Amino acid sequence: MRVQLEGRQLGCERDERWLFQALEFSIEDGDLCRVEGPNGSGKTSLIKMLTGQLEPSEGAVLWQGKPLPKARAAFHGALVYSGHLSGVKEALTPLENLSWYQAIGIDDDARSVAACWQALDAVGLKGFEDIPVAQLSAGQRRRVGLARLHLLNRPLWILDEPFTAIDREGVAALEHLVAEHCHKGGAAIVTTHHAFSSVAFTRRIGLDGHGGHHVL
Ligand SMILES: Nc1ncnc2c1ncn2[C@@H]1O[C@H](COP(=O)(O)OP(=O)(O)OP(=O)(O)O)[C@@H](O)[C@H]1O
Repeated sequence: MRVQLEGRQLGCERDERWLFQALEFSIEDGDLCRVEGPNGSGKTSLIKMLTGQLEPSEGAVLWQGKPLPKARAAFHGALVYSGHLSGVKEALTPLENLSWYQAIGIDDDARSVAACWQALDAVGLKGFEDIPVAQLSAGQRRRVGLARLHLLNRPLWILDEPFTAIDREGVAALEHLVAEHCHKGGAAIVTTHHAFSSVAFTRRIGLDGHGGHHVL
């Protein structure tokens, strides 16, 4: 499936204040896009619009040329979204969480316990698979959510502050994973205050927090 996500004249108004207006961009196969800007500038609000959780105040988000509300099923079948909250069920163990991700990802091929184990291993959680997530550390919880990147075969990754609570080795591994994904033809949109050490972004969306923006 090809990635083709566009923002057309996107605007976001919060509390009678425009965070951004007339934002235009397009994300395609191979793109690695960074959304940047100071605290409160609207990065998460933009991500929520791009993932269909927040209606644009103005303009539209298009998936493969169709407005998001009309393309919702196809879009969600192409997406791994990792938000501020980890998307992890605290009462379940890591292994159960991964089985649950597989169960709700109805279009994915790789539905096996072996795939879950591989994903757990890839995020360094082997040995913790049977411990309820509520008893894991903040970084380990985050890693359970990030295991979806290994488990689900989706072309578009939208990651809101994915490095929060992740240790140095984990950050390097995640940077590498995201770069590889894009190199192989996937696409990723990442909000982060963290500077990728070794990765070139192909797109940048900068929000200034005063209604202005730049797109590179
Ligand atoms: N549900 C909401 N209702 C009303 N205003 C909101 C809501 N969520 C966020 N805002 C406001 O929108 C502005 C932008 O918030 P947002 O979370 O998009 O910023 P951000 O750039 O992601 O910030 P940070 O870097 O701190 O995560 C903030 O001033 C915030 O108060």
